[in-house]
Amino acid sequence: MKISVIGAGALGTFYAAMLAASGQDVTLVCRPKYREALEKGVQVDGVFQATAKPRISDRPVPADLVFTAVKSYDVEAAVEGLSFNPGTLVVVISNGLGSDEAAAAKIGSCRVAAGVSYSGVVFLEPGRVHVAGYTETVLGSTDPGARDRLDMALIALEKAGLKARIADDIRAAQWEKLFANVGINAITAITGLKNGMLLEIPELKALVTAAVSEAGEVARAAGIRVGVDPVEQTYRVIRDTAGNRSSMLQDVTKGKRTEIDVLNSKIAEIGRACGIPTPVNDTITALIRGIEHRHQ
Ligand SMILES: NC(=O)C1=CN([C@@H]2O[C@H](COP(=O)(O)OP(=O)(O)OC[C@H]3O[C@@H](n4cnc5c(N)ncnc54)[C@H](OP(=O)(O)O)[C@@H]3O)[C@@H](O)[C@H]2O)C=CC1
Ligand SMILES: CC(C)(CO)C(=O)C(=O)O
Repeated sequence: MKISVIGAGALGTFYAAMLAASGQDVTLVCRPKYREALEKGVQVDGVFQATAKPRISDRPVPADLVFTAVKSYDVEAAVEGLSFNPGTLVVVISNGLGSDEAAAAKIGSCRVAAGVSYSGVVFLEPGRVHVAGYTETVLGSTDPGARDRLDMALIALEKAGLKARIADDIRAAQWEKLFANVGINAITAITGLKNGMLLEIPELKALVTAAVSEAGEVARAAGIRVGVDPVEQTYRVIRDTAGNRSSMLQDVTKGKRTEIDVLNSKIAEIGRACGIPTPVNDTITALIRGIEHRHQ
């Protein structure tokens, strides 16, 4: 089976290295600027250690199983120009809501699954990443056609030594991770603090709790049946990733665009549609917009 991983940033390098190190046929699709460095091989350290030499390409390649590991705002462009076998499955691994739907609108929902990654991976340099934590990858699709092929992705990840499971309700699974991202990402990006400090400073703990409680109310109003308490789930992820610099903190540090649109801003947007006020998420969104503006 041919596997391609699109995006040689933190998460893509991690998955490609693990899959390739387990002997699977993997192509890592990168930006042209990274190609030369990646051709020397990729390396993972931290809670996993792996070195591997996946094939490297600076354009999409035909594959049976594709993982996209790009920011939510890059997903549509990443799936454009993919060529498919009849059975190709594209697993969109992104935080937040809407990325797999954006991909499905471009290439058809029967080809698309979503991946929810409980990991904390830091990009060190092209081809080298540090894994601060990994719990599992949750896979799922709303389209029965794609659901039939999820086993292919599950088996590939398990062969790579990565815990994974298929969720019956992928939307609920995405919301369960979203709660943690709504509580952690923007507030660490604004304060510059590692995740764990959010439980150490009482005022920040209260802010996290307020933002996530709003998200919980919005989920209820939107008819999402989550299997966790939103606030407890967020505290658990904070404890599990205490030493992490969140992906949004990494983005603002590099002056990059953030994923606020699919996180706190998305909660506010769905809240408006359901008639649930979200003043805390509105304020957090405004502050991140200001930080993004600073870098423009
Ligand atoms: N890092 C983490 O620990 C976790 C991340 N996630 C989620 O996973 C997704 C990816 O995150 P992360 O790996 O951190 O992001 P990064 O920014 O580190 O990596 C994304 C990479 O993809 C590249 N890219 C974008 N479009 C294409 C394309 N069409 N072809 C080839 N390369 C492309 C980017 O290049 P360029 O920078 O030049 O645009 C960048 O190198 C995000 O949605 C994130 O929220 C989820 C859980 C944990
Ligand atoms: C779980 C968490 C918050 C880990 O830092 C993450 O997903 C991120 O940083 O985007």
